[in-house]
Amino acid sequence: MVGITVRDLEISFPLYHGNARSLKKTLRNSLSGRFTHDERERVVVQALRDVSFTLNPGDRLGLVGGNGAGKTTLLRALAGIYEPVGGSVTVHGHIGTLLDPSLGMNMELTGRENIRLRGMFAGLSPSEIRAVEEDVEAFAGLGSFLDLPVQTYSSGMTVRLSFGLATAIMPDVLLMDEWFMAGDASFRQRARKRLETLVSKADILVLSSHMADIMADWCNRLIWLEDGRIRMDGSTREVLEAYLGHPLEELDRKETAPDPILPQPDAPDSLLTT
Ligand SMILES: Nc1ncnc2c1ncn2[C@@H]1O[C@H](COP(=O)(O)OP(=O)(O)OP(=O)(O)O)[C@@H](O)[C@H]1O
Repeated sequence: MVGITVRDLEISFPLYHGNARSLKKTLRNSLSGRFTHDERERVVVQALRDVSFTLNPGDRLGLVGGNGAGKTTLLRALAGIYEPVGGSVTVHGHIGTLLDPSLGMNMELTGRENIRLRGMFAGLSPSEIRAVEEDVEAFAGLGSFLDLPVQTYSSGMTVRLSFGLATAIMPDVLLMDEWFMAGDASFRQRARKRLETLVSKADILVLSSHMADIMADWCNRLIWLEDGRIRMDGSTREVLEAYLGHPLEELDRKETAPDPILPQPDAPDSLLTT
């Protein structure tokens, strides 16, 4: 059965710095206690520590927290990109990621070749691969660029291809970073429609976002990360209200709600930055 189990997860990064002695001194005074050193005397930052949770089919988990809280690191650990230093991550099911546009993309191959390759990796039949190819071609709208190497694409073109591809093959577990909802206005509209279908069909969603109304719309559970630890784990409303420090009434008034994609001028700072 599809599911995710994370137990006592710890992820650390060694910091390489020209003046390690003064860095250590500064970091020793750090209040967050996230900096320590390893057996080779290197300063390491604990991006995640003591993180445990379980996800079952139907769970739509949102990750909230200020800059550097550990959201992206957790998504990457779930995707298998980062190896735990301690604890474990167990994922059952086919994972789809919307984390980094060039992730899993061979820049020397053409867009079309990348689509076919991804289809083969996903174990699709030739006719299914053809269907994915047509779908992505229509969605990405890259014209003749689809037959040129990806390294010749602009960053926006890479996002279109990568987004189209990642959303064409239905995953059991969808891992998504919010910036995938960025882009120009017409792309955003089409992307959001496509995402909504994918989100509704995936068994499990894990989404990192600073946008409160996206969380309220799409998630049924939130984890609030602070300094690499879970500060709160609960229902979307409960956690969001604690995180924002005010009730969610304004999010209930959908018809007057501002465009969720764009940062709003009166939102708290922590919701505006990524
Ligand atoms: N490759 C890396 N090397 C060293 N430190 C890293 C690396 N990646 C992340 N970190 C550190 O790990 C911590 C968690 O970072 P992470 O990117 O997961 O935070 P985040 O919650 O996604 O932040 P943001 O909202 O700003 O994107 C931070 O202190 C960051 O500096």
